[in-house]
Amino acid sequence: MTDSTALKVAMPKGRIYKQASKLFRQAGLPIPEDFDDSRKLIIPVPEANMEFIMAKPVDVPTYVEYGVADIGIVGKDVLMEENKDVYELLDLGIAKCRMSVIGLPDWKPVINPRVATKYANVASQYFREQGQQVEVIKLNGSIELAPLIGLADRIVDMVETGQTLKENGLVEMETLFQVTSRLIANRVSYRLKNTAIQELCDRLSAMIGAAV
Ligand SMILES: Nc1ncnc2c1ncn2[C@@H]1O[C@H](COP(=O)(O)OP(=O)(O)OP(=O)(O)O)[C@@H](O)[C@H]1O
Ligand SMILES: O=P(O)(O)OC[C@H]1O[C@H](OP(=O)(O)OP(=O)(O)O)[C@H](O)[C@@H]1O
Repeated sequence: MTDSTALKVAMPKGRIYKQASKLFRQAGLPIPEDFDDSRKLIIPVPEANMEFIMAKPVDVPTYVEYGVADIGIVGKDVLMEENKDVYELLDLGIAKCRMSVIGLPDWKPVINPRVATKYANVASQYFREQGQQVEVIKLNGSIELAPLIGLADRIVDMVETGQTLKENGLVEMETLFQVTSRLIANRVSYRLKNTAIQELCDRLSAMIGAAV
């Protein structure tokens, strides 16, 4: 049974988790390494008076908005796309990448082009602001396939090293924004568990020197 004062933390499974747990350890929070490759979904961390809820990254803001997690860690890309009612507390500076418009090098403008992406809201807003009418096609992964097989003229997706683009003969055309992971909080938890959340923010920002 977890202590009811324990902070419930929605942790993204996958690429962010290792970087996030490393940052927590650097900030002096004793997160056991045994869980790094675990399939357990609820991980008590009594040493830090926390409980980790291991979530699919895109679902983290939902758990936090509904208050089943007090705080969470999520990429800015997901925050922009999901637009949930949560507080964004801190830029953790991890999982750095960027959101870009990508296409084939011989891309030519067409009327009402098709744009494939996981980030339908972000892409729609971007092209609307650019005054360009596009048809957005929502995909869930391997987005780079879309221009290669003629599903879309361009894509909006994440670029980190550029390796995926290079290996598939694609080029980055415009960058929408830089992405890092953020610490977010439920609005009620932020008031009720303010001391614990603030202490965590202070410890983390001392490590990253980047309080927002
Ligand atoms: N190539 C990348 N390099 C660094 N960070 C990335 C990269 N791609 C995505 N990210 C960041 O990591 C977050 C999580 O990505 P990850 O691939 O683990 O989740 P996902 O795309 O939802 O995968 P899955 O569908 O397997 O759950 C993204 O929301 C983004 O902030
Ligand atoms: O610039 P790079 O270092 O090559 O990284 C970029 C790739 O990483 C992400 O894909 P991910 O591995 O999450 O796969 P998926 O989106 O196809 O599931 C992103 O969607 C790009 O495809």
